[in-house]
Amino acid sequence: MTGLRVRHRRTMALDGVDLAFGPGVHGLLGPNAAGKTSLIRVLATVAAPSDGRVEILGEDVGDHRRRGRVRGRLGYLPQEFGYYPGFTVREFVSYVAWLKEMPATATPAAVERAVARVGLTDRIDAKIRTLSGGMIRRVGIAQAIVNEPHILLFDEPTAGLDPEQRVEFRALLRRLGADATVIVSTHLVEDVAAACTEVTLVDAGQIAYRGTPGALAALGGSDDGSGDSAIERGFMAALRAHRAPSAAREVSP
Ligand SMILES: Nc1ncnc2c1ncn2[C@@H]1O[C@H](COP(=O)(O)OP(=O)(O)OP(=O)(O)O)[C@@H](O)[C@H]1O
Repeated sequence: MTGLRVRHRRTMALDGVDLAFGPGVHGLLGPNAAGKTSLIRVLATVAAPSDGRVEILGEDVGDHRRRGRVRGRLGYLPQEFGYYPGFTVREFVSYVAWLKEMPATATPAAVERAVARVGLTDRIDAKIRTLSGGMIRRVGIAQAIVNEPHILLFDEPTAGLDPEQRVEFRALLRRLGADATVIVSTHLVEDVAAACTEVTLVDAGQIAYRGTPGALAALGGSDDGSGDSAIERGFMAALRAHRAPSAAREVSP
């Protein structure tokens, strides 16, 4: 994307962002209101930018026909994902497969595979309303991956997952990132440290930092009390540097 701007009424949520993502797992980190969701919604083609150009899988998504082609190769888990509580897991994930225009013959096996990957096979015929919050989140992940997408967008995917499920989800992210471009927005710096190949730090609608989790952690230096782990301290240091422009040049990768 080049020159991306997203404006919500008077708020400039993203202000002239240039970014490119390749295969791997990319963590989008940033404080509240930084612009992470606005960025993911543009990439998911559910929101149009106010300005700039976005190309996904070689298609300019400003053109609606090209946007349609991209959607079948994309998986998206929004922060608040809509589902039908009366559907079973199998029915709901099959419905999403149908929306993505997957071939009907391939759908049943793809649904079972996606549900197995999130560890819900034993609840596949349960109605979604009978599941816990963490399980519903995993249904959201299953619907995002059912079409084996080339681009996967997860907005706060680990919210509501218990620690064991988070560990499993990070392992799934690493497996998915071997073939696809996976972009994960999160507040949880540990998720980034454990699962991501690259971190993009967003602050006040701009890119404050890009680098590997290791390089971000190295920015933190010694324990100065600004975070509980090296990567948290690196996150704080990168934010401080971005907010104090003269210092930024010293720590940019
Ligand atoms: N529909 C909207 N109408 C008005 N302002 C909006 C709208 N959506 C987002 N904003 C504003 O745009 C800015 C960026 O919001 P965005 O949701 O992209 O941030 P975020 O980094 O995802 O935040 P969080 O971590 O809190 O989810 C915020 O100031 C927010 O208040």
